[in-house]
Amino acid sequence: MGGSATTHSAEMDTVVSQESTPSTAPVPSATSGAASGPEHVTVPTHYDAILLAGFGGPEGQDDVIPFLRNVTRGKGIPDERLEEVAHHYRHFGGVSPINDQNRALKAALDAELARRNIDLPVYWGNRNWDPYLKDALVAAHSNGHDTLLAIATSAYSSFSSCRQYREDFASALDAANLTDTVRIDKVRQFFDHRGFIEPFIEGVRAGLTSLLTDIPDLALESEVEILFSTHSIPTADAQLSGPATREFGPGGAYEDQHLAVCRVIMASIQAEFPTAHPISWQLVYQSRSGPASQPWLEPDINDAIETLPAKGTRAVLIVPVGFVSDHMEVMWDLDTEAIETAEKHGLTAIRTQTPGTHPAYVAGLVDLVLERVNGTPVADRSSLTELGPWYDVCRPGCCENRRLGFKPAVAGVAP
Ligand SMILES: CC1=C(CCC(=O)O)c2cc3nc(cc4[nH]c(cc5[nH]c(cc1n2)c(C)c5CCC(=O)O)c(CCC(=O)O)c4C)C(CCC(=O)O)=C3C
Ligand SMILES: [Fe+2]
Repeated sequence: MGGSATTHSAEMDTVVSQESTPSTAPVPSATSGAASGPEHVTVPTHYDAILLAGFGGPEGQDDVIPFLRNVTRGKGIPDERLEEVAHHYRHFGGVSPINDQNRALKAALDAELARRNIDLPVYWGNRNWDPYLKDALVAAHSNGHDTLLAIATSAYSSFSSCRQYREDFASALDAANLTDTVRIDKVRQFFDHRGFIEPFIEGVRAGLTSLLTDIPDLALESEVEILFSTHSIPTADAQLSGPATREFGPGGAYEDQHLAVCRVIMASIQAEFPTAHPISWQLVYQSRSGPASQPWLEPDINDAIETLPAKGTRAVLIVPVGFVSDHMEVMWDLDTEAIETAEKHGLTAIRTQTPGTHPAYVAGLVDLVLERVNGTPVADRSSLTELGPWYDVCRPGCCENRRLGFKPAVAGVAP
């Protein structure tokens, strides 16, 4: 794999000092780059607890519509789309697996923190369903935990995957009347952290091995297509993803980060599966929801699959590179719809694993916490692409959304 070598701090026995610098103190020696504040915080910071921030999902048929209203309030999603998505949830008894996945992630984090002697409780709260962020903040505060480091279950930069969490932190603080009492910082976007990428490499390795076992005469270099799939977002959001001060391609930081991760995965896989010509892969999008008139990132995974038989593809490996766990978007849009599209076109299709509670991912999230607790120098942070390590403190204009307008957000530099 390319990128900078870093020490595996998962192996280090780090004890969090409760006497380290108060987080409200000025940050003197952080790396700068903007007059408006540090990009990376490289001085130790004291935290009382971790805030695990999830998306949230319904846990019964009665929850489905209120949940969808929470998610889409003010966002102009057409009613037909809501009915369609309600049907996905109804098909699974009105239950999204996402809350159980976050319960499992919290348990795994608790165990990994204990194993490494890190005395930080984890409070779990969701943006869109019970337990809500506000409940987690009230619980933390009532236990005397007022300085929180948030981990959002989202790896890349965009309004939906970064800024919306930061805005929802601000509004949850406001709703709990804790704006002036509780401070929330947030770990950086971790798309290129080793702990996030390793489970995908492992999944692609296992997927290719399984395809080669099932179809013994399969030619890897000409008959397999690897489809890296992520959530589509409006192109207008994509263009505003990442900081306003940095240049990205037409799909903004969001698309560039995904492409960089795909390249890291493919470099590692090609080294293990030598072929005369590179194995074919592309980044595709799923789960589009806005009105047809609004442009969203393309191609849609199903459209991409339809073009494959014409170029001789026999097998498809679907890699859910945009997602951290097997939630509804993975279960429905990939495991149900995309696999069906592939089979309809005579293709063999496999979907590879998400990070979930993979030990490398869980250890990686704890590494991200320690970066902030210890103020780890930038050169020692895991970053497998040239784009990172991403900012600790979101830059001005980061992941704005001009459709939805300006809302206050924490864990970034104003505006
Ligand atoms: C980038 C991104 C991620 C990945 C980052 C992250 O993980 O945070 C993500 C995750 C998720 N999205 C989820 C569910 C939904 N997303 C919706 C709507 C939207 N998503 C968007 C983007 C993203 N979404 C966007 C631009 C919209 C349009 C409305 C808006 O601008 O907000 C809608 C409304 C109906 C629909 O239109 O589909 C639902 C129900 C669930 C829970 C699944 C479960 O229950 O298991 C998860 C993890
Ligand atoms: Fe979504």
